Amino acid sequence: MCKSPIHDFLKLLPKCEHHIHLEGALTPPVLFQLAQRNNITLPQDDDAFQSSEFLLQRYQRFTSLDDFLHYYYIGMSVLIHASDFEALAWDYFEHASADGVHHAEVFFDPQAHTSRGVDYRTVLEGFQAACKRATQELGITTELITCYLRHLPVPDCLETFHHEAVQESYKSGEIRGIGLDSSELDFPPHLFEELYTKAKGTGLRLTSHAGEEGPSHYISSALDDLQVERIDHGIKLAGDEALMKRVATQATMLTVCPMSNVVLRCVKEIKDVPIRAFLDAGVKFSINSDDPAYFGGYILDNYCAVHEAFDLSIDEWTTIARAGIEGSWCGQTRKDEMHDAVTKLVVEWEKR
Ligand SMILES: Nc1ncnc2[nH]cnc12
Ligand SMILES: [Zn+2]
Repeated sequence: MCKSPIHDFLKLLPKCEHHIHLEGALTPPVLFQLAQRNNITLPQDDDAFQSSEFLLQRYQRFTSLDDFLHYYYIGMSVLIHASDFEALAWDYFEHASADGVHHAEVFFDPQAHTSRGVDYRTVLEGFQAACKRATQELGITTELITCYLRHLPVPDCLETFHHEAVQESYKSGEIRGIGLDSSELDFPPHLFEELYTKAKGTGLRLTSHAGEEGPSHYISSALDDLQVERIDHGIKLAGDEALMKRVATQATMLTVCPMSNVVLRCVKEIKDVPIRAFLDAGVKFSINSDDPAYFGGYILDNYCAVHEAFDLSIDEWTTIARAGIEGSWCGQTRKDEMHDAVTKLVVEWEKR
């Protein structure tokens, strides 16, 4: 937890979270509980699955994105019933609410469930129930984003996209947009051009993971070939001055995940996440948790880690919060409400 006096301000600051994989909110205790309840056998040949404590310790030794993904896909194999998906998402929303999240745009991976024989509708029903409760009981507005798994063949992604229930959820507006996640280096964005063209034609909003482990030209490929309006992670942008200028000029928002970047060894420490470079270049970004149960922190932990590393001013934090509001895929009325809440907090903070 953050020790700085600004902690109270950061907690109260109205936040938008744009980069959280709901499957990444599965904590080891819940994982073991659901494995038992749903009769799922976890790997016997990996000592990490002996207990919650062992698993948590293993999470602290991830060596790369792929090393993490191995555990992430095994973990989600315990999710079977709509009630499992609902409980998982609700656990996340409770943390988000405690951390001052006002609006959350949450990812999930349909192919990771349908490939195990779990119906898309079951997954959606559970997540939607939690979203509805989050709005009614916590005042958090939400949007759902289906992510496609880039390590799977493109035809598999297209088949999922065209699946009747998936199409229904796109056309009804139950799903706001699509993303692209999973193993990055061997699967450049341009491979998914057809998928993104079709998604755009369906009226979906578009984002993609790019420049997490992959080089900066994956970011330009996501912008040019996939026509995305946001980039998830995007930290490799900092090594490319010209592209950084372009991203700043066209106001593409990056959804940065500092603790994730350290745990997955994309950077050595939080200080190496290019927060200062982005602020100086006028690049818009939000700060997010990515997979909080795996990376040791929810959104406020990420805000605090950034503050400790960069000692940002109230003005800079306000700029970050407002960029997150503007980069959200909610309506203008909701954006105005959140901007007003930021203004009110800053006025009260200055009077204290
Ligand atoms: N950080 C990440 N990068 C790519 N795919 C993911 N799926 C879940 N977390 C991810
Ligand atoms: Zn991610």
